[in-house]
Amino acid sequence: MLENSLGYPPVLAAHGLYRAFGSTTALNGVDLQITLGQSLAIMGPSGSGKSTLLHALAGIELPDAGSIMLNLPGRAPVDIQGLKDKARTRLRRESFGFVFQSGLLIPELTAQENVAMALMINGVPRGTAIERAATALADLGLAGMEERRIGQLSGGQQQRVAIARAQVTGAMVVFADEPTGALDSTTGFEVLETLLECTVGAGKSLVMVTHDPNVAARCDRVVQLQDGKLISDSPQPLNTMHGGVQK
Ligand SMILES: Nc1ncnc2c1ncn2[C@@H]1O[C@H](COP(=O)(O)OP(=O)(O)OP(=O)(O)O)[C@@H](O)[C@H]1O
Repeated sequence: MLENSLGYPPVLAAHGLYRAFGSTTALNGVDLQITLGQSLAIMGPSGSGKSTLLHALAGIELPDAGSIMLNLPGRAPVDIQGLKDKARTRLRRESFGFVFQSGLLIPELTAQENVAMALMINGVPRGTAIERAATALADLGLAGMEERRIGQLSGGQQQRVAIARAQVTGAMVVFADEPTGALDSTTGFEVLETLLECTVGAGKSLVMVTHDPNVAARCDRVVQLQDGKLISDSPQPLNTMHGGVQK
């Protein structure tokens, strides 16, 4: 396993990912390594395989071929591809957070219950989970909105709830798919800053699919996909410290 300059193996290391849907090749031999504490933007034209790659890295949908190793500090390396469904689901709940464009919050539940749910499915008792959820929401500027249902929140507030849910479990890798795609540019920028602060700002990794070059420009590194292949991989040196590049 390759190591970074600090001697740590990459938190995620994907090798030779291949995924086809019928005659469509969505991933065609992707190798990608992600460092802990790094923000990575995945870009590329529509249909180039971005979501398929994100889902494979997160263990949501397995590739047809290739391997994905997860190396969390203090834990034994895990071959995600080799896990049975139940173990993979558990790994996702415990080790990964998700902030998607829409849809992952449960509309029937309040903001607080949505965040607490992430803890409760990991075995945290309800009372403690609700308390921790309230703190996480307050940290993201949502104090006083705990009892609102999702539909009673603005798009930006909903994304903050999603960020609170992704970070409350302490997951070290957060996956985001167009997290600001449904927001106006000002709200989107604020949500992006919050997301970066809660992830790379806390030593976690952020892996984000985006079409927006301004969003990608805020990440430490940008990879481009085309026809299921990685065609470029650009570290953004000015951005290696969180908060490096301005809008
Ligand atoms: N479940 C599926 N069944 C059939 N084809 C699929 C499925 N999922 C993805 N594809 C196809 O695989 C290719 C890659 O899809 P993917 O969603 O990964 O692209 P993308 O780069 O995320 O696109 P977009 O930017 O439009 O969201 C596309 O041609 C898509 O139609």
